[in-house]
Amino acid sequence: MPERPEHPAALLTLSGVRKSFGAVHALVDGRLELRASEVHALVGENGAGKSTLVKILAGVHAPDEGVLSLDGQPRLFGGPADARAAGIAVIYQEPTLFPDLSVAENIFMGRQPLRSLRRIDTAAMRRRTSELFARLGVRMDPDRPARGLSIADQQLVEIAKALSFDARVLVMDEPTAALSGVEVERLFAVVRSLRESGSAVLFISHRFDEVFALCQRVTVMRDGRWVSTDPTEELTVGQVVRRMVGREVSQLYPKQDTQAGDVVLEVRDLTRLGVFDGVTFDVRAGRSSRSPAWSAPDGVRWSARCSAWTGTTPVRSWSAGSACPVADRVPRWPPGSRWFRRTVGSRAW
Ligand SMILES: Nc1ncnc2c1ncn2[C@@H]1O[C@H](COP(=O)(O)OP(=O)(O)OP(=O)(O)O)[C@@H](O)[C@H]1O
Repeated sequence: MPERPEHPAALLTLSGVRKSFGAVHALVDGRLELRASEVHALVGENGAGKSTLVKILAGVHAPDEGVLSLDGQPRLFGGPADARAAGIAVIYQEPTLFPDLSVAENIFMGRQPLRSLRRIDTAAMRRRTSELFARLGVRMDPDRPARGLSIADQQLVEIAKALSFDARVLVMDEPTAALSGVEVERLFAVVRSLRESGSAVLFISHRFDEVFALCQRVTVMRDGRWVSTDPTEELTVGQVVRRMVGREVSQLYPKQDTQAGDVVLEVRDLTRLGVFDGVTFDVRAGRSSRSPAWSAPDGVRWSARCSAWTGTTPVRSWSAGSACPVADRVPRWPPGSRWFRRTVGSRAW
């Protein structure tokens, strides 16, 4: 059996990619190199440009500048159908299947195998679906309706669909965000089998334990720019975080903030029965570029909706909560945003 080359040729490359939305420069220097048989992590803070890069791979956005190559050949996608035909599939965090169609019908939607008189060959569709699941090492009834499938199962249907059109590049955009521990393990097994079969998987995650457990290389992005690409085994979590944020983490969360202004919002022991309990925090004037310090007592459940504003226009919002730590979620502020609002939400996580 021939040995696998140490550095297989790139399956897909992006170089010098720029993409702006009006005055917002989402990608300034997007770069990526995906090799066959690798799981490649793409990490960066919120707003680093990861989703924009994914949308360029998926044919949703055309780059303003730069080149996307497949097998060394430059490609221009006119839309998602072109990217899919070229073998690039994107698996989103929460897939959107047709709930009233079966699993098999969802996979072959618009491409159903036909028999005589152009009638749909349901037996062939069912058989091919079972074969796809067998390749993934997954058990699922092709005839069951998509309605009621867990998010994890819906993702598996999407992955089977990607295989059905011979996708060689699978992009997974925070696929584990809504999965349980057992479901994450099952997804990892599927991803590893995709890698074994020669696919390239781009894995976007904020969870470093997953990145280090699953991925062979890591690309870091910051402020729309490529920062680095390295084998995971040559990196530590601290190095990745420093590259993502562009400074020492201790500078991000200083023990004493001498620049903070007066307290403009003070919340003490805010409680909504059955929803959250004992939420305490201050917001100080002049803290427009960083998350304010939080002090929720241990064990307290809380949730918050946060927004960044430019003038009177909300430009970005996100949720945080005790089940989803602020440090994990707070994005970099968009350029030009000067003010923020934070409200304690009324819904439990
Ligand atoms: N369609 C759009 N119109 C205007 N601005 C956009 C658009 N899409 C993205 N942006 C902006 O481009 C920048 C990069 O966003 P992008 O979503 O690519 O980052 P990201 O790294 O994927 O962040 P997240 O993890 O929060 O999704 C952000 O400032 C974002 O607000």
